[in-house]
Amino acid sequence: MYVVIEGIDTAGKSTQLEILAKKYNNAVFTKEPGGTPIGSKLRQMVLTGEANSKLAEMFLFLADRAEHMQEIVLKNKDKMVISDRSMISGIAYAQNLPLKTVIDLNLISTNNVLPSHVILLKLSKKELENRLSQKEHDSIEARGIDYLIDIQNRMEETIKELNLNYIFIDASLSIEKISKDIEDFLNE
Ligand SMILES: Nc1ncnc2c1ncn2[C@@H]1O[C@H](COP(=O)(O)OP(=O)(O)OP(=O)(O)O)[C@@H](O)[C@H]1O
Ligand SMILES: Cc1cn([C@H]2C[C@H](O)[C@@H](COP(=O)(O)O)O2)c(=O)[nH]c1=O
Repeated sequence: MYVVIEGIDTAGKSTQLEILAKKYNNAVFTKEPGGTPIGSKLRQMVLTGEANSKLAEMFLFLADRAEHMQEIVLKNKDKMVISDRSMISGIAYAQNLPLKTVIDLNLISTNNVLPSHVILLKLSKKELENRLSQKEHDSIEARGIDYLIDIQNRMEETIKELNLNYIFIDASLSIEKISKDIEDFLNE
């Protein structure tokens, strides 16, 4: 089982992953970007805004994804792998290229492997504003509310376009209710 938890910045992914880690103690917990040693270096480069070119930034994420797929997802294919973000973020955040082109590039980076379960936590604009106002912003969060809402729409479009097995959850529900909905989805 290859489970991914998706959502724009502050949607509540880490909060739910912490709960999942207590329930599924045999699962492998990982993340993109930064789930491998090379990935940690790539994460640092992208989030501090080292790349001036949007294309260069996207290729750094794709390099991270290729390494992550080979070293974490495929090496643990007999286990439950639960990842904070995935190719869905990769496709949605690479807004400057047509969806179809970015899907093809991402499929190359994952060797055509798709997640078996996708959980998308969806924020309203108001709740996103509220949550972002309470934290310091990295170079991507600094692009603003409208940018992130566009990305969230692109995440939905990507999940549907790829015909994935998914659940969309209102991220402003209580932490407990979200966690119950996730557990029910994983047990279906
Ligand atoms: N269901 C919820 N209701 C209210 N607040 C929440 C909920 N879930 C998470 N939060 C709060 O929202 C903030 C962001 O949560 P979290 O760090 O889990 O998001 P994230 O998706 O992992 O963010 P990022 O992608 O930026 O790392 C935290 O302050 C967290 O306590
Ligand atoms: C995988 C991936 C991520 N991003 C963006 C999304 C976030 O702004 C950061 C990652 O930070 P987090 O603390 O892990 O949420 O990177 C992206 O632009 N493209 C991608 O492929």
